Amino acid sequence: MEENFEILDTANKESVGSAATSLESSIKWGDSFLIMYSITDRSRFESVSHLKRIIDLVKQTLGIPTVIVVNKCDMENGRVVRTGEGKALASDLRCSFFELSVAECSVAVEVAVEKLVREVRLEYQRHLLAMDKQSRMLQMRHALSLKHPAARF
Ligand SMILES: Nc1nc2c(ncn2[C@@H]2O[C@H](COP(=O)(O)OP(=O)(O)OP(=O)(O)O)[C@@H](O)[C@H]2O)c(=O)[nH]1
Repeated sequence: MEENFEILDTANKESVGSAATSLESSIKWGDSFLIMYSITDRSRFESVSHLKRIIDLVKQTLGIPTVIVVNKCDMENGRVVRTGEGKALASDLRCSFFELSVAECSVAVEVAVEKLVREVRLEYQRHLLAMDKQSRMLQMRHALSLKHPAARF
């Protein structure tokens, strides 16, 4: 089966005011999310929960594949967000968590993206199973209603 992935970078789209509409339409478009902040930027870290809440609201589910990627771990001197804080947040939000340096390790970036892709595949399989179950139930109901026309199901 062929799979195509498109990536939309929502950089600089804020979640307030008129930019929020644009952010929401980007979220509607996505099937999975990679939320990124840097160890040197506390305000971005603090905006992650809000962003995840918007994603959950727009997508109307808590099960949307999302990974949190924390960048610039090579800049230990400028660190203002501890690894433990990021991990705790990711665990609260039920997201996978990766701390890495885009500048120093492209393999780590691949690992994070592969994890997201695996989660999307799993979610898609769950969706197919649920659809299959629903269609078998409908067929069963239909067969029963033919057998017992007076019965209500
Ligand atoms: N030391 C270090 N610098 C990085 C790393 N990743 C990005 N940078 C630097 O951070 C700056 C911003 O990088 P960009 O790739 O433009 O980031 P962006 O996605 O535009 O970031 P936002 O403006 O927050 O959306 C650039 O000067 C990069 O060279 C990293 O892992 N380590």
